[in-house]
Amino acid sequence: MNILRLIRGGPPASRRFIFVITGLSGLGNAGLVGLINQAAEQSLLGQEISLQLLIVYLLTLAFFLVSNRTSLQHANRFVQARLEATRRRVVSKIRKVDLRTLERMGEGDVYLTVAQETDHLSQTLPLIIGAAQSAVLLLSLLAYVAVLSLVSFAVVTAFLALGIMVFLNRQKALTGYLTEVHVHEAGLIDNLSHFTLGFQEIRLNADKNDALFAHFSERTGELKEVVLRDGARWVTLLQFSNAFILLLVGVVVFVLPIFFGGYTDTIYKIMAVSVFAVGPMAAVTSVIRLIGRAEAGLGHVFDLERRLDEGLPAKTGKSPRENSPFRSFSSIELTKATFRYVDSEGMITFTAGPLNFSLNRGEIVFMTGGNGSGKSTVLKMLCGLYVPDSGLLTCDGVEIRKENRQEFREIFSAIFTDFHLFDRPFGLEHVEQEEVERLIERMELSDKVGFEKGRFTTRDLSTGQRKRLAMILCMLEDREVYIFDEWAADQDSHFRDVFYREMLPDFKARGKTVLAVTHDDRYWDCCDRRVSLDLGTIVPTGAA
Ligand SMILES: Nc1ncnc2c1ncn2[C@@H]1O[C@H](COP(=O)(O)OP(=O)(O)OP(=O)(O)O)[C@@H](O)[C@H]1O
Repeated sequence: MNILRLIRGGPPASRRFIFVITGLSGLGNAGLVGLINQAAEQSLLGQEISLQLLIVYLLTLAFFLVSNRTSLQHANRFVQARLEATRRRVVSKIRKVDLRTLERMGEGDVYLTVAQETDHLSQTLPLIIGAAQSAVLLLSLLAYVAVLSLVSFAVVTAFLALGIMVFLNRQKALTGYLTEVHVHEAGLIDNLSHFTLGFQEIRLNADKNDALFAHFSERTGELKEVVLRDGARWVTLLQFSNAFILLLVGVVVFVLPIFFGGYTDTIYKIMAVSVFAVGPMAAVTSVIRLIGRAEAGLGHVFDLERRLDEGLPAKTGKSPRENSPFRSFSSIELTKATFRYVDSEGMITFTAGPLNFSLNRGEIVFMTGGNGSGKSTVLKMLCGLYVPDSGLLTCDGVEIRKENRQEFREIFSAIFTDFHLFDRPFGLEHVEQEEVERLIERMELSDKVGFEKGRFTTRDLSTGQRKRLAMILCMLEDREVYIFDEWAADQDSHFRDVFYREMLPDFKARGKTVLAVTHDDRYWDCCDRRVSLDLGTIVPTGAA
């Protein structure tokens, strides 16, 4: 069970404490029932109820309330800590996973699982804990029945075991149906993102807007149907559970007397127990659906984690940048390297390579080629973001493998076409204010952006300006190799000139290596070497 798997990971001392205190609270509850039975017996026999019994009853009640409260509070704290640790662990895996593994996972699935499922679990698990406590109370009542009469205990236990078996069997199947709901929900989130990310496009085109809405309506309708189907199955199970409670009371009232010849007060005591048990039993059955939902939710979290584990790199030292032996590299080489994109049906949709390419320290290399010729793919292969399917990536003759890949990546700073602009220079917390201000001025952004309290004052900029801000971050990182994927394409003619005629020579003077994808043939004289790609392979070019 996934819930048990979650709990097993916690500190054993906390688990033991919760186990003991919950058991004590159950005993307290059984003690209360025993005392009530004793008082009822004294009344029936016409005796006066002793003050001593009342005091013991009140003390037991106080004990029960305190232990019950402590148990619930600790269990809740324990579960929330386990969830927080799980969330942290999964996100930590996401940040380290191989790029292709993450690209293959749908964004909707990742968000739904990490954000929504764990949030849902943090709300439902406390309710389940309450029900688990009720289950412990029921166990203690069962123990009390055993003290009263072993035959009754055997009959009730056999009946309970039968009910639990049927219930668990059905519940397992229903948890599977919830996976179907999750898949539909993830699809809906992906669909929903088109409304926000593609807002400009749909506001310019009413037909597109309507068609997207129609598609969304279809998906949300499908989700409703799946949820309804699933809900109907849960109603059946809930009904079974409620009927089961009444059947159990029926067994106590109608079946147990068969085992007791003549009058005995034991049967009345057991009936009193069954009346006390109805509340906790209802508490347990009322969370049936939540248990199923939590099981399925945790199942998705653990499944996402398993898929992430498959794309996780080998562990690296504490600071791969500090420890990187590649910072003093002389050349990086791809030898007969290939990389294939494979779709969800296993079909190869594009192959880059086999190609041979080398990048030498201090060089400025331009990469050209038509759209879809594989330039970005080759860049990602060269900096270790994509792992070649065949052939080699080497740095000064050292093969880049799982063990050293992160240390190798640390020599690169890149601005890809689909770059993400962070709102602060993460990883550069100790950067000098003056240095950032100098770069903002150099990038001619002083009238738009400031740098205050360790973050840029705005990211609401034009595309070209956002790229300049990304360039500032790149320069602050001060790494050995810069990769620019059509960086200049969104710059005005003045700043394009600044990039090619001032910044690139400046990088070269500082010993940096630059690999830039460009279509600006006016500036081809600004590089040391030019390579051209076509259909994923390198084709001969003229001089730089
Ligand atoms: N994440 C991806 N998943 C699957 N296929 C991809 C992915 N990225 C690119 N491709 C495929 O790989 C091919 C090469 O894409 P790539 O982005 O490397 O080309 P490019 O030369 O950089 O193009 P452009 O000049 O348009 O940016 C494309 O035809 C595309 O179909």
